[in-house]
Parts: sequence; structure tokens; C-alpha cells
Amino acid sequence: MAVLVTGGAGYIGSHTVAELNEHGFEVIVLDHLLNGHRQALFGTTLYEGDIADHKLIAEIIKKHAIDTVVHFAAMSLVGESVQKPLDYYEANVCKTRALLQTLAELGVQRFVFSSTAAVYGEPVQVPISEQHQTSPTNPYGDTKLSIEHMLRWCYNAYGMHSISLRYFNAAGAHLTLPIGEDHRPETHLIPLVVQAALGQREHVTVFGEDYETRDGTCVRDYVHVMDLASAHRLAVERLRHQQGVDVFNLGNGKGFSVKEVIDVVSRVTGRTVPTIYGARRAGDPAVLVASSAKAKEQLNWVLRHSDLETIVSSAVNWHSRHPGGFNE
Ligand SMILES: NC(=O)c1ccc[n+]([C@@H]2O[C@H](COP(=O)([O-])OP(=O)(O)OC[C@H]3O[C@@H](n4cnc5c(N)ncnc54)[C@H](O)[C@@H]3O)[C@@H](O)[C@H]2O)c1
Ligand SMILES: O=c1ccn([C@@H]2O[C@H](COP(=O)(O)OP(=O)(O)O[C@H]3O[C@H](CO)[C@H](O)[C@H](O)[C@H]3O)[C@@H](O)[C@H]2O)c(=O)[nH]1
Repeated sequence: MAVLVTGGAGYIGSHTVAELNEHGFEVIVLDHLLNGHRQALFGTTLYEGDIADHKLIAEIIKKHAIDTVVHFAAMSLVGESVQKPLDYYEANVCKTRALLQTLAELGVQRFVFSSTAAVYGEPVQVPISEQHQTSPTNPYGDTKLSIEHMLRWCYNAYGMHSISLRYFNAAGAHLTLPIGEDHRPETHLIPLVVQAALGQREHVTVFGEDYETRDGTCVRDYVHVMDLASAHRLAVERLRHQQGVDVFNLGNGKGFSVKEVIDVVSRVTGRTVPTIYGARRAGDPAVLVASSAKAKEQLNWVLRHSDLETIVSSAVNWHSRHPGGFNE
């Protein structure tokens, strides 16, 4: 029995592939490599292709006796989704529908899904628990919520068991392997601030100073990518004995503002971060902070690396040693 990881050559996917390999799983990766990196896989079996390619997925499932799919492959930029909503419904909802159809036809019954804090929208209560209302403020979050809904009906109709992991802001880099964040273009705050501090980009722009937060900038819950990877492995293990459909938040429970992130990067690197202040980015809620009590209790999830200093230090280490990402 093997695990198929879609989007496994991407940022969170490759850290999860490393975690699954380390725990003795047979891992197969499917990625079209438009945003992923073959070098992040260290020889793990990779099929280059699309999640909507029925023939290819069916071949992989049969050849490797896949019994569980961990599904990362998606378009996942909040701002871009507001500009190009139909691209997001196509890439996320339509293509995941096609993938699920193939899995249902071939009788694959275990599915771990990369969901997101963006399903909640503007929070009514913080920290946000899984019971919080879901009301996305951007198309990206809405596509992920639609997939969660599909998964409920897939259990009802095909007996497909699933766990959706709603993660908050993934950040940091692997502490021992040479893998880290290399999105092109990079839009995430921590790599941008680190690169600005290291002189790899001119400056970072703070998107909005007029939010109702302690310093006017947006507050987010940053969770180390290796902690996310361990949660995925725990979810795969849980699906071996747990039936039904479930949802877990993954965050560290502490919120940091954009300005606070810049201060920590400045402290860790000993350098000033060239910063300019700009307008709000469309679709950004002011505050997103998780309650991950359920994951801690029921998945036995333990956060080992998610204090902001460790996250930032690991990112600084990755970006200093790999200024051109996986190209160098
Ligand atoms: N980065 C975050 O902070 C964050 C937070 C919450 C949720 N997520 C979700 O986690 C997942 C992974 O995020 P990431 O930051 O690692 O992204 P990423 O872009 O680094 O990885 C996604 C990978 O999927 C591949 N891919 C995309 N569409 C595909 C398709 N149709 N067929 C085959 N391969 C395809 C890409 O080439 C890429 O390697 C996404 O689903 C994202 O929505 C990310
Ligand atoms: O150049 C930048 C980039 C970001 N930000 C701010 O920094 C915060 C974090 O932004 P990111 O782009 O790093 O992350 P997001 O919160 O927009 O989104 C991330 O987390 C979400 C869940 O919270 C989604 O799942 C999504 O996939 C993932 O990219 C936001 O307030 C954003 O406005 C800036 O000020 N300047």
C-alpha cells in the first residue's frame, strides 16, 4: 500500500514527502512541476502530470496499489484569486472533482486534503476553532470550502474517508534537508522579508497600516512547515483506522503582525529590513489565528518548531544558502 502525494514537489508537499519517507511509507508524487521542483524530492518516484489526467492517475493507482491520496496540488494565492476567480474554480474545484472521480472509480478510499484558514473569512471569534462559521472573503478560500463540501458527499456516496487540514500560514524551511520555500514569483510575507533583509530584493511592502489590529498591520498565525508535514503524516495514519469525514485546524495559536514579523527578521539577521508601506491587498482579513486544540487532542499533533524565531532562522538559513532557490 502506498501514498500518492499530489503537488508533492511544491513547498509543503516536499516537506511532507520527506516526513512520510522518514516514517517508512512508500511515497509516489504527482506534480506538473509548473510550480514544483524535482530537486526537492531526492529521488522519490515522481510522475510529471496533471491531477485531472484520468488515464495517468488510474495507471499510477493500479501500478503502485495506492490506498491513500494526500492532495496539495492547487493554485493558492489569495490576491491572485480575487483577480482571476474563474482560473481558481477551474484549477481547484474542477480539477479536484476530476481527481475524486478517478479515485472513486478505482476504489481509493482515503484522502487527506490541504484546506486553509481562508475558508473562515473575517473571524467573528479568535482564536478560530473548526466550529467557526465559514464565510470566505476571497475565491481561493471559497474553492477550498467547495472541495471540503465535495468530500462530505463523496463519503456519503462512495465511502471515501477524508481529513481536511485547514492550515494557517505555512513558513520556514526544513531543519536538516536542503529544502525550503521557492515560489515563483514569491508572494508570501516571511520569505519576502528575509530576502529583503539579506539584500536579495530591494524592499518589502507592508500591505495596509489601517487594520483594526494592535499596530494597524494584519495579524497571521505562522506554523513551521515541518510541523505541518508531521500533521499530514498523522492524518494518513489516522485514516488507517478512523472512518468518516473530519476537519482540523493547524496553526500555532499565536498571532504576529506584519510589523512584528519584520522586527523578528531584523533581530535574527542583525540587519535592517528595507520597508515601504502600501495599500491593503484585496481579500485579506485583518486577523487569522487558529485554535488547534482539536488536532492536538485527536491527531496527537505536537508543535515542535513553530516559535517565530525558529521559523525565521530556518528561513534565513535556507535563503542564505540558496539565494536562487532550487537553482543554486
Ligand atoms: N503556503 C501556505 O501558507 C498555505 C496555507 C494554507 C493552505 N495551503 C495549501 O497547501 C497546498 C500547498 O501549498 P504550497 O505553498 O506548498 O504550494 P506550492 O505551489 O509550492 O505547491 C503546489 C504544487 O502543486 C503542483 N500543482 C498545482 N496544480 C497542479 C495540477 N493541476 N496537477 C499537478 N500538480 C499541480 C505545483 O506544481 C506545485 O508543485 C495548496 O493546496 C495550498 O492551497 C498553503
Ligand atoms: O509583500 C507582502 C506580502 C504579504 N503581506 C501581508 O502579510 C500577511 C501574510 O501574507 P501571505 O501572503 O504570506 O499569506 P496569506 O495570509 O495571504 O495566505 C496564506 O495563508 C492563507 C491562510 O491563512 C492561505 O491558505 C494561503 O494559501 C497562504 O498563502 C498578509 O496580511 C499580507 O497582507 C505584506 O504585507 N506584504
